[in-house]
Amino acid sequence: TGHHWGYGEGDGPSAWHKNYPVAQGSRQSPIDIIPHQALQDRSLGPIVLNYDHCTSINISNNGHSVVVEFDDSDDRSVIQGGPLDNPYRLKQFHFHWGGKGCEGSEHTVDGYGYASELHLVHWNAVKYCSFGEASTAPDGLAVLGIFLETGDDHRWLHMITDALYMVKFKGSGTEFKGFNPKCLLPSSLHYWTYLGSLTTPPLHESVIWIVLKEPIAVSEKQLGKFRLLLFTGEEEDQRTRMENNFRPPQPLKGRKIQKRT
Ligand SMILES: Cc1cc(=S)c(O)co1
Ligand SMILES: [Zn+2]
Repeated sequence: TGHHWGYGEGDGPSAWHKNYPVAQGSRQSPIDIIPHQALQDRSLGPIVLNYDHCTSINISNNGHSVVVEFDDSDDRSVIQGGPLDNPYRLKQFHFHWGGKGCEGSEHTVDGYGYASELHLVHWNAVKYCSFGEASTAPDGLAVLGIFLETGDDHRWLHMITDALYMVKFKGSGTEFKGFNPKCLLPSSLHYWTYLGSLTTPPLHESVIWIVLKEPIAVSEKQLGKFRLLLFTGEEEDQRTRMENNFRPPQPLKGRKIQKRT
């Protein structure tokens, strides 16, 4: 069932193209964002997040990251505006992070990597009937990327890090209700936007990326709790710490990045 992939020596990002040839496509993510080269587009409005009635359901370890899923049966939590022609429904959010103290984000800025990156994944329910269908369409998904840098404790992130011990192993999950990711946003919604892809297999070129300029601060202690997660399942002998689950920047291949400062 499906092709095994990971972030290790033999199954990591440099090997993904063997089972997922689109890995060498023309709109792959992440990318290195060079702010000076981003184009100011006057027609680009602000992004608007309506998360007030969002319904989180569960938190789980899928062997690649820790994921919080939402009820996406209606338009209760959507992102709109900015480069988006329609409202996109919040489906899930997850993180990518590094090892002790080193890089960990997927997008970089002027070559600079942050400690981690939060991805809020949304899908275009106006044009498509399911997340699955949207995930293969060129305008099917909108992912909001938020950088995490080490600094003070994040006042709300503990709600997630306190639950991580319950999802240590691949395939584990638990109920996770009442969490509103609005508390993870930085103060500014200034962003860069470009057309890209999922950053994990199947690497579909279906994502309108919206990357916020302003990082949020989390403590080393909070980040360290993500590294207690395992890539491996409870039944496996091998216990591999979940860290460095990020894909490096991919070629721009002529794409232009737009900005709204
Ligand atoms: C749908 C999805 C999106 C991203 S960015 C990811 O890492 C995994 O799955
Ligand atoms: Zn991601």
